[in-house]
Amino acid sequence: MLTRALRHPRGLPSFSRALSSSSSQQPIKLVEVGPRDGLQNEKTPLDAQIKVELIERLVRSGLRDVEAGSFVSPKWVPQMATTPEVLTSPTLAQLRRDYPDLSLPVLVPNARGLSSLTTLLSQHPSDPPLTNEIAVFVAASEGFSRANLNTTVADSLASLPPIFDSAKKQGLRVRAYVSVVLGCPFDGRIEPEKVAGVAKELLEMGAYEVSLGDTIGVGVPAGWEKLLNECERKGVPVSKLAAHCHDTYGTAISNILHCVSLGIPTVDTSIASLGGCPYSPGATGNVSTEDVLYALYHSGIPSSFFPSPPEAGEGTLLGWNGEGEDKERFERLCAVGEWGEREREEKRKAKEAEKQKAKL
Ligand SMILES: CC(C)(COP(=O)([O-])OP(=O)([O-])OC[C@H]1O[C@@H](n2cnc3c(N)ncnc32)[C@H](O)[C@@H]1OP(=O)([O-])[O-])[C@@H](O)C(=O)NCCC(=O)NCCSC(=O)C[C@@](C)(O)CC(=O)[O-]
Repeated sequence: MLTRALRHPRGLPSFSRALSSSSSQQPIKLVEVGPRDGLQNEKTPLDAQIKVELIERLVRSGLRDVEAGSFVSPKWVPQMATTPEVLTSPTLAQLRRDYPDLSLPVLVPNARGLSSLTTLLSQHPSDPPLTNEIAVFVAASEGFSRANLNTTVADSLASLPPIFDSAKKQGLRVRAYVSVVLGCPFDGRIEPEKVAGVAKELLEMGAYEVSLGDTIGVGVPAGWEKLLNECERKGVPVSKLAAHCHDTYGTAISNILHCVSLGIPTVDTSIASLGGCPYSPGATGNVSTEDVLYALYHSGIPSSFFPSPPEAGEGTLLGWNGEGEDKERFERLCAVGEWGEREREEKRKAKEAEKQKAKL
């Protein structure tokens, strides 16, 4: 696989480059999707206050790109119905003031979603604004498009230009997702040409980045490489792509390291591996933020969380080699995941107790 990467005729960056020169490499940007992609899948929707606390803990632990929610139909995804409450909370206002480089993107599936966000922004004018970024999402397969957005891929793409225009006028950056890029629970194998074509359209509409979602976690490094090669061939630069990996078969970390070696500058992760997809039967959690950071750090690859990792193989995150500041930061982040797990468990138990009481 490595030799194929090195030999690639279009000249994708080599595996050895990413792993050998941490000082010359741009830090990999991490996009934390736990509070959105993670919590949209909770059986018991969490209160806005817990989501706000999760976001606060993530940001204060050092993450700067944290998806805060979705303006989707509450009939389809009730777990995201509190997004306006989350965005307008005083805690998030304080975070935006404390961290001017903070980005809190929200998902917008259609014009109705953007219009709800626009209304919220006008009702709560602030500097910095409630959010500076939206994310739109399209599928690479008809089956998933129907299940997730109740429309075809073509119609879903055709609905987006006015959303891009309106977002631009409001000063909102637009990120785009393409789902099921390596396999669909309904349609099976997905041709890389199809994914590359959808990604190209999204970039041409004005997306600053396209996140490729292995929604059901079936990808392996060779599949990702084929997909990225096809993107380059179609004029979609790898430098404009992000990797969004689920970990159904335990291949997410190797996929991410390989994508990074091939020049992908952004990786989506989810604290404590929260997540899945409500319209993707069989999908397990997203790749965990903690695991990705561990792997990047110990491979000597700089990230937005650890801009100056040690040489590959020389890490100290687990403390066998000293008590560095990096270790403390990593432990603080892991503690956020543990806290989140406890909160969710307590919430589940409380709901269960309520149900039992109602039965008596
Ligand atoms: C797009 C729709 C709404 C179409 O759903 P629809 O049923 O075709 O839409 P509709 O226009 O017929 O409206 C249905 C109802 O929803 C309302 N509605 C309609 N739009 C909105 C809105 N924006 N906000 C609030 N309400 C809305 C609308 O007003 C109506 O309410 P009613 O009149 O029946 O009372 C629906 O399919 C939907 O919400 N889908 C979102 C599903 C979703 O959020 N999936 C998870 C996110 S994607 C993901 O996780 C993958 C990703 C990004 O992480 C990457 C990866 O791993 O692949």
